[in-house]
Amino acid sequence: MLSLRRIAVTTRNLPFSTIQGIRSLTTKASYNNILVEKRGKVALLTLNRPKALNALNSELMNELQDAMSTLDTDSGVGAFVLTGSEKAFAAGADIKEMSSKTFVDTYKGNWLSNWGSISRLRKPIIAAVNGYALGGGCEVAMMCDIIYAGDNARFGQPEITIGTIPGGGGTQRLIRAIGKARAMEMILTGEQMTAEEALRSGLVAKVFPKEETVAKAIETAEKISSFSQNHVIMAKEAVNQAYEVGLQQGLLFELRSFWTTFATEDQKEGMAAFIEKRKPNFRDQ
Ligand SMILES: C=C(C)C(=O)SCCNC(=O)CCNC(=O)[C@H](O)C(C)(C)COP(=O)(O)OP(=O)(O)OC[C@H]1O[C@@H](n2cnc3c(N)ncnc32)[C@H](O)[C@@H]1OP(=O)(O)O
Repeated sequence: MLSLRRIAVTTRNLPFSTIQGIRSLTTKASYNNILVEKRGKVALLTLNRPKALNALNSELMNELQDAMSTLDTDSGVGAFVLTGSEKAFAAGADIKEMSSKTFVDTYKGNWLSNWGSISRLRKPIIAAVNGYALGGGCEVAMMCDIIYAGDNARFGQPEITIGTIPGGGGTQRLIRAIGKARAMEMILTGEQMTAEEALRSGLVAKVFPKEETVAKAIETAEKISSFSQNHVIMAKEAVNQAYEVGLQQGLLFELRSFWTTFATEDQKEGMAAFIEKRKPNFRDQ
């Protein structure tokens, strides 16, 4: 369990209004392996185990899930950005922690099954990936809604090279993202993919010089946060239906969600603002 102390936040180079936003987080838990900042309506989560290239041990993943679940229900947060360091987004699950586990340990402990909660966040989450996103690192990035990559990013599922197979969804999500042939090749060989190839194959949305990746992700998260929060969540849910269920079921889900927007004031406001040639004032109603 996490102790109730002050959350680790960075206030360097931030405007006063943002620092006030950050202060609102200071009653939450304190974390050893992640940094949590609130920049306006964007929650920036930084994996921070530099000595182990952000290897995802249990403590880190518990902290991440704790912070995310709190911020997901915070109406002041519109979107997340998840990042690591310039050298590594995350070099996978912690091999030192898992190397001595037995089948019974993993099966009985339902090992890694809790990771999927990242993909069940209601608010959109952008992975800003610089450096290595390997194994569980690649899987966590793929659990996010959008991936932005730095030009030094490397994606891969090297589990086969250390005597196991992907366990955090890599065999399922990589195929959906880039197609069976290349996904199968990467998973069976452990070969890494460059940022450029990841862009060409549709795994990432955009590639930036590595110094700009996080800022660009925050910019996009800010833009998303400026829209009606309810509609952003509905749109995300509908896109995920296409990703996770059959086309007809997904189309029906989308249509029903679309119709539902017409029960909201934000739909009236958004369309009125367009017609009146002014900026909409969304109130999440
Ligand atoms: C979900 C599942 C099952 C998984 O994710 S399984 C794990 C999949 N990931 C991997 O196999 C990648 C393992 N890491 C690597 O291959 C190499 O570290 C890289 C990423 C290529 C980088 O190589 P280098 O730049 O030479 O750095 P390297 O010296 O290896 O790593 C720096 C430190 O991080 C540690 N480290 C790196 N990846 C780690 C990992 N996944 N788990 C634990 N420690 C890790 C590494 O042991 C070293 O620690 P120490 O200095 O105490 O020896």
